[in-house]
Amino acid sequence: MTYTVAVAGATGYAGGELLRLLLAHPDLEVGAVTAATSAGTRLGEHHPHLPALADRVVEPTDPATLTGHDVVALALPHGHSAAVAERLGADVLVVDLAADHRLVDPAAWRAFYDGDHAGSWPYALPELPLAGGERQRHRLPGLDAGAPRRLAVPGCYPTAVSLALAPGFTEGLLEPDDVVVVAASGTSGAGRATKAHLLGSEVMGSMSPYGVGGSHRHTPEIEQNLGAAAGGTVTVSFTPTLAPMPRGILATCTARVRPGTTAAAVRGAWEDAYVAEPFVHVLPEGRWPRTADTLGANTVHVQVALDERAGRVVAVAAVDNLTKGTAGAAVQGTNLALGLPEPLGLPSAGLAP
Ligand SMILES: NC(=O)C1=CN([C@@H]2O[C@H](COP(=O)(O)OP(=O)(O)OC[C@H]3O[C@@H](n4cnc5c(N)ncnc54)[C@H](OP(=O)(O)O)[C@@H]3O)[C@@H](O)[C@H]2O)C=CC1
Ligand SMILES: CC(=O)N[C@@H](CCC(=O)OP(=O)(O)O)C(=O)O
Repeated sequence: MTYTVAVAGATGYAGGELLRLLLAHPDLEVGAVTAATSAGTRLGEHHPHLPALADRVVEPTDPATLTGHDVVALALPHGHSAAVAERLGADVLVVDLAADHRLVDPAAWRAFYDGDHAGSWPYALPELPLAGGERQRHRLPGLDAGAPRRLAVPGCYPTAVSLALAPGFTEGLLEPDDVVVVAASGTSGAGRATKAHLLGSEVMGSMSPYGVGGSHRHTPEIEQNLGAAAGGTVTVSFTPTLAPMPRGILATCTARVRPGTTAAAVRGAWEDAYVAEPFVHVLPEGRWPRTADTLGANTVHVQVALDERAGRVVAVAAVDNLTKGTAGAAVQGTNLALGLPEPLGLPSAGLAP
């Protein structure tokens, strides 16, 4: 059976990556493609790398255009998803690539975002290990009658950081109050709209931090995920940095270990957590993740070491912010919600060098 997917925000980076993945998927096909100011233009103007869709006309993002599809993917700026979703039937699978429905705690939303909290939807990070031995995939909707037909796609940094550190929390190896993360992102993470700090002359050949001092909006999402892994509260100091590359995230995450934690216990925890996961690869000992190895792939590359002198675990994860960090996760969650094999149609080979 083939399912049709409407893509709202189709002219943006996340929408474009989703369209690329849909073109390669055997059971999903591209339906309406919509945007705002770009309505009436052809998709080829925005995504020349997708010639199969070049003549598609971009439509306005309204209920009339979006209804009649099995799946509606919302790759819109934050704050728009709820209003669109509430005008779609409860039977339509709505997949939100924006942040609007990721946070469970309204107070956390209010502390980091503008506008009202739109409520939380099932969180599409299937591989996330949880306290008690479950995985997040067990909490995602399937085809059961009455299951919610709504999915929240994780943020790109939270995908990398949460998968990098979660095994240490489910296994009780890490202290919950001493976690420090510094992550570098390619510029496509900021979207396509022109922003002064993203001008080529300011980004090329330079790296810079932003959202410093615990102010980045992915902090509560990371803490929510690691808290679910730990079965309690986890506090994270998170600093993002902007790297002179178009895509990719490298997250370097350190956490203080509990007394008595050995290097063998650390290695075993991480390997056991992901040995059966098709998209999360714990690299062989001594090899460290590189963003290039994950580009265009729905993969996360992870490595971990115990810094015995400092008493800290160092876990590093690489992802493509647009693939596993956004559009790939949307497809993976859609597969689960439609009862398709979870990895169906998703690339696991990167583009290096
Ligand atoms: N870039 C990334 O790495 C990631 C992005 N995301 C999320 O995905 C969403 C899209 O991000 P991204 O693709 O980077 O952003 P872009 O700025 O590249 O694209 C935004 C898209 O939304 C459309 N749009 C803007 N305003 C409206 C509106 N009011 N109604 C309908 N459509 C509108 C734009 O259309 P138009 O051409 O007409 O302006 C464009 O298609 C965001 O919520 C972002 O947080 C999530 C994880 C990672
Ligand atoms: C480099 C860069 O600017 N990255 C974005 C995060 C990527 C993203 O879009 O995440 P959301 O889905 O949560 O918005 C940022 O730091 O805001």
